[in-house]
Amino acid sequence: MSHTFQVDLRGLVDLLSHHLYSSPKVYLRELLQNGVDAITARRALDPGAPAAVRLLPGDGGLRVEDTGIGLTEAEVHDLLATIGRSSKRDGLESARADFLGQFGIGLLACFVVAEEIRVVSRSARDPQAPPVEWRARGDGSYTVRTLPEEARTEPGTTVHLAARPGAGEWLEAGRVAELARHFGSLLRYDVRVGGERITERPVWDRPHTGPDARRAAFAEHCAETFGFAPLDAIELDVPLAGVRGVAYVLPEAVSPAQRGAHRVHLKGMLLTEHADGLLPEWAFFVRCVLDTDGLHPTASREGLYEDETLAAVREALGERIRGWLSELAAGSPELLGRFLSVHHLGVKSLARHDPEMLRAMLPWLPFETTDGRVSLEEFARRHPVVHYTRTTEEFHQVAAIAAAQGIGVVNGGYTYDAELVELLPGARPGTAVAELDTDTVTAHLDPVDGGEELALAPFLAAARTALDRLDCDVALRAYQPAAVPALYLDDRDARHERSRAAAEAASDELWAGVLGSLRESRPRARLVLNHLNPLVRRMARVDDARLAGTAVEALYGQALLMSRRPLRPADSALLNRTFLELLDWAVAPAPQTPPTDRPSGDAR
Ligand SMILES: Nc1ncnc2c1ncn2[C@@H]1O[C@H](COP(=O)(O)OP(=O)(O)OP(=O)(O)O)[C@@H](O)[C@H]1O
Repeated sequence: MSHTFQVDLRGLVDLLSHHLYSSPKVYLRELLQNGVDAITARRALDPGAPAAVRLLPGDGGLRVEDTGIGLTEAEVHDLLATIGRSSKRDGLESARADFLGQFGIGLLACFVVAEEIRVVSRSARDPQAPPVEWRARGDGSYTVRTLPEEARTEPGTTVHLAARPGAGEWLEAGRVAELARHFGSLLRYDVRVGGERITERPVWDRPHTGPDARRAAFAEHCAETFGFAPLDAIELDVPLAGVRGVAYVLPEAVSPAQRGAHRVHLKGMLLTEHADGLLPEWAFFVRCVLDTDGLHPTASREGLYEDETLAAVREALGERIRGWLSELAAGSPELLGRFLSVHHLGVKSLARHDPEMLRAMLPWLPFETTDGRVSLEEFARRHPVVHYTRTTEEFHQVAAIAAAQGIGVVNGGYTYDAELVELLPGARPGTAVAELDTDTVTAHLDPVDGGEELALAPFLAAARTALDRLDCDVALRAYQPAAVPALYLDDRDARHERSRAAAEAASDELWAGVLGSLRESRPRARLVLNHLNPLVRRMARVDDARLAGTAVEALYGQALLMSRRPLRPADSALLNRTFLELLDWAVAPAPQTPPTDRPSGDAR
């Protein structure tokens, strides 16, 4: 024997209100939607039929009247009283696409706020059919009866809601007007709360006296909708999915991980304020408001259904925003400059995957370089080879020295920057790009005269002994700026080892010898003492081998600090020890005083 499922309406309403809908306020959206769909259905039969929805709050309840298609008694039983039944799924796909509803559960949302729903309706399809009344209660019971002719003379439907205990606030006049405006301001029919019209033309459809007035109208709309003054407004129009709208460019940077909170209307009805997946991920610098005929809602009607249409719209909107950027690059450098100063990270992430974009944006993208913050194009014009470092530490380690030797360096340590610089030759033919290694820097430093270096041999030997256990070699060169006493170059990995060999081949005999000596051993860090630095020169004349050793260790520590590398525990200990030792030397009594008078507790 077969049975029919029984539905516990109270349980179903609880399920909807707690798990499908985000708030009781959606009841109003469902009512508006039913009114609008009913008018659409009637107008398909009679294009000249009136099109109005009236919301009339009062007496602890709400009345919603529409001039739509109405229902006969049989339809009331079939459609209103059968959960999951919808008239909007019948017929052709194209006709279905005209409606907002489709699931046949919308009316249930009213039970979240109402104890009783009373519907009085008269069919436009069957003018002979009398008005009909349907009364339904939250416990699942309902009654249907026909009414006398004069109970409703015109086609259409009126829905009466009587508030549930505790839910009265949702039906109050102020709240109803606020919700109607929130959900329905862009609906295409005349919707009023009391006598007040709440529907308006979308800002992008309004006529304006000129471009300036249009811009001002968009700025005002953005301030009202999102609460910020946009850098610019990008008009959106994708006929394929009936999308019209506007993307507002944020005046402040946002994290690329932060997804956009876009407002999407479906045939005028607000679907969501947090649409996800509407734009490509890189377009995180805009917030959109748009209305669409062609995108599909999820059953909760609070999000977009991820399908091919959404994918196509996403691509088309991305294309439009990309076009806006190209237009700026071509014609509005001042605005582009302002835009990039805020959103360069976003544009850089976009340009990485998009050579066309890279070419368009290249003259404008700012990078940190040894010439200051300049665009890559400007930098490439000034320097025959665009050198870059892969990390910010490397940049800080060599920037000042490299700049003084005339080597231009881009800091590739920031997000995407190294990758972008590597793409430069593709976007700007003829540009030479090379990763900066420590040997390129050393190869640019002048060697010290052979005789002078020989004279300093004892000092250099003491220095090498002092730093040997730190896996660091010592070299002497003459370089600018003279104020820098020593340069710490980390030569640890194989990449450096390869370029070392090249530098060795190109350098003079003495330096080639130093470099060559490194070849056999594992690559080591190197402290390059600056022979132009007065302190280094004075140190080289110190007779006391121990003091000379401590001084070199201190220089090593200082150069390490300048390179902004993280200090190993051994390095911190060395800094601490050398500081105290030098302090001790500095405050030591004059040489004629006997050593026993020295302060006690010294670290030596
Ligand atoms: N104001 C109205 N005028 C005429 N018919 C209506 C009205 N309200 C509801 N109906 C009929 O009742 C059916 C069920 O309505 P309900 O709101 O539950 O679902 P729906 O609008 O079809 O779909 P959804 O669950 O997606 O909103 C509708 O398909 C429609 O035929």
